[in-house]
Amino acid sequence: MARRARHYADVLSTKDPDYYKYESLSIKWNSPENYEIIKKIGHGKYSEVFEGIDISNNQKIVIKVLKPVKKEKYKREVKILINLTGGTNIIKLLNTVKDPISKTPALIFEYVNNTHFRTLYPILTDFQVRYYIYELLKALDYSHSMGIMHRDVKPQNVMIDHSQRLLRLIDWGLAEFYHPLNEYNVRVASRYFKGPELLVDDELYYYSLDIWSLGAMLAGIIFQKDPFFHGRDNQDQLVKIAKILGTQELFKYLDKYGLELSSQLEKMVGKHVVKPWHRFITPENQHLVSPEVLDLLSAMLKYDHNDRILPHEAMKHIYFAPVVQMWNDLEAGRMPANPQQLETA
Ligand SMILES: Brc1nc2nc[nH]c2c(Br)c1Br
Repeated sequence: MARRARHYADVLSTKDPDYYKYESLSIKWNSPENYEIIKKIGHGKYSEVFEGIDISNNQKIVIKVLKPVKKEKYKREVKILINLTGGTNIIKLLNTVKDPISKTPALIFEYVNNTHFRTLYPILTDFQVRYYIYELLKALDYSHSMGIMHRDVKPQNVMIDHSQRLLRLIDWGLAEFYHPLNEYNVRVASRYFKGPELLVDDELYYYSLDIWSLGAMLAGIIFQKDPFFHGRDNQDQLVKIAKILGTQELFKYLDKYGLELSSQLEKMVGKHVVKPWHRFITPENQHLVSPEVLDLLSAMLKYDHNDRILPHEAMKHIYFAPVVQMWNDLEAGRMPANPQQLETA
């Protein structure tokens, strides 16, 4: 059964081929002389990340030093960052530099004074969770509307400056252009945020993978369970999902697309009934849980990626009504109704 995105499926056909033919991108590497490293703030498989300063304007910046890999690897990331520049809540690429001696390439980004999610998430109010998830949906809707899927949505890739109520989606290193009916590598995303399509080797996935990852993130935040789906490995990751979403629904999804599990994985998955979301409410997290958020969560965490709610549909969900109300009030020059919204504005 031909399966293509329900939405934004044909974006790339409306673009000039240069937009997605990243192999032919020739990156102009500038001199790094304006940038000084202050301290290391992160590292990934393919990069080391530093807080730095642009001495030409005394601005803080972030320097992502790329480990020596095939240059094809980062041409895609740079092309995607350039294509998405100016997009709502998308991290801004400021410069691409190369050290003349070491020839080491580095990407220069706008700086975000990020509060680590393990520190921030436990202190967020119900309204603030709605506010930040809404901001993240803006970034996903923008990137999907530009024919790009992120493929690594997780708390570590969501920078939040809580004092400014500012959110940026970072690390587009696994992002890809969506070409209808393309088969994609299932070895993407980080284990706890991998959608079922990746875990059952369904290569015909697309944008809605990002909505699964966002749903897994949201579940972790509102139930204060980090991570929510805590698999020991990729096979166990599917087991953890099946224990909550049920195995009958899993096999309905597999049968619909003629997908099969290895007999080993089928045995590991076993048989499980659907677990209702309210089972995860505790005295500690009940202030973040509401019928609306459980309804939204069910719409995001569907096995069948064709059934998942779309970013712009999610933004219209009643869960975000207080956030939309705040923006409308601010735009109309009115003071937001309640103090919660005020302190976020
Ligand atoms: Br881009 C970028 N990557 C990071 N990795 C760790 N902290 C980071 C920040 Br802040 C930014 Br901005």
